[in-house]
Amino acid sequence: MSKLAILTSGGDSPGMNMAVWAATHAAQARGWEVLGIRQGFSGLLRGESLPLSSSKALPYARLGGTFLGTAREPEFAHKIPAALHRLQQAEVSHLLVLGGNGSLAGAARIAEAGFKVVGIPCTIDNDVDGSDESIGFDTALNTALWLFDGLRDTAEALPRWFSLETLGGDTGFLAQAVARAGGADVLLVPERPLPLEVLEQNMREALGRQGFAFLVASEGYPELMGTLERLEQALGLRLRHTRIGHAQRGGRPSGHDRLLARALAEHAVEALAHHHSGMIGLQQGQYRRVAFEQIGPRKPFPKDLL
Ligand SMILES: Nc1ncnc2c1ncn2[C@@H]1O[C@H](COP(=O)(O)OP(=O)(O)O)[C@@H](O)[C@H]1O
Ligand SMILES: O=P(O)(O)OC[C@H]1O[C@](O)(COP(=O)(O)O)[C@@H](O)[C@@H]1O
Repeated sequence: MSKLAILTSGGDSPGMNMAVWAATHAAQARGWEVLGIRQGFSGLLRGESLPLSSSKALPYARLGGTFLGTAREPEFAHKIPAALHRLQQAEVSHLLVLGGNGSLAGAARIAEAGFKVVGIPCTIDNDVDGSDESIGFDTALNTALWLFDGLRDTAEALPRWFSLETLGGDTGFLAQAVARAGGADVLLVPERPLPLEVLEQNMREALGRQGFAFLVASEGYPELMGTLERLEQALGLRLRHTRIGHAQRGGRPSGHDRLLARALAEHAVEALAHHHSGMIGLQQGQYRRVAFEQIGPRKPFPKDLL
């Protein structure tokens, strides 16, 4: 009998629970047994698991975070034989890994050893090469937009300049989406640092045009706080800075993320049923299986900033 093990790894993202439920549901429909592994690769190495059923997983599907727990296990690349041993011990035939670039690299190492593994992109950063979207990105975008709109209400009433800092690690995909969807005037992303004079000029233009100015920055922008301080001095205007922090990684998954999670999970189970390994990604509206070897460390940042 087939036995599917599911684990969530790296930074959690809203929609992971939905994907766990959808995969469990799809696997059970095939008559498979399902095992949830606690705390990502760390739990796999310790052999910590629980039997899963569709009815057990469903109550979590609407919640953020991951009820299986997640972990960062820095030395995992050197522990693949131990992971394989645990999978064999638990009589697992297929593995589903939910996570970002790092977790998918871990999944690839297990697949290289001959085990059937499928990964699906789960990260609010949306930086996974081979997929236009990752689970959690839309929810994190909406969380930031809720704050952005609130700041804009007060900026229009009492003009000044504001900055909003998003998560995103050393990538700017999330900040860019927030800036574009919110209508920000300036965007700071780690991939494309801007000279201070350019920032100042853009801010002055916005202030002249509408009386207030909005800057969105990704947390990984080099020397972000120093840059904002220098900009404040150059403009001679007080800055109000808002940092969303890890709240942006939680919260109920949006409808979009739930649908994405469900579709990716169902395609993942389908791929495993056909004894394939690789990542299921969304490419131009199509769900595709991408070989692990074809996935780069991170997808390229778009040419245009705003
Ligand atoms: N090159 C790699 N080879 C094997 N495992 C890896 C590799 N990179 C990361 N991992 C595993 O995946 C885990 C999660 O990766 P991380 O980059 O922290 O998060 P994410 O999956 O969200 O990008 C790491 O803690 C590690 O256990
Ligand atoms: O939880 P930590 O270790 O503080 O990590 C924070 C990072 O995790 C993220 O939320 C998601 O990153 P990953 O998907 O690569 O794990 C980043 O946006 C953020 O910089």
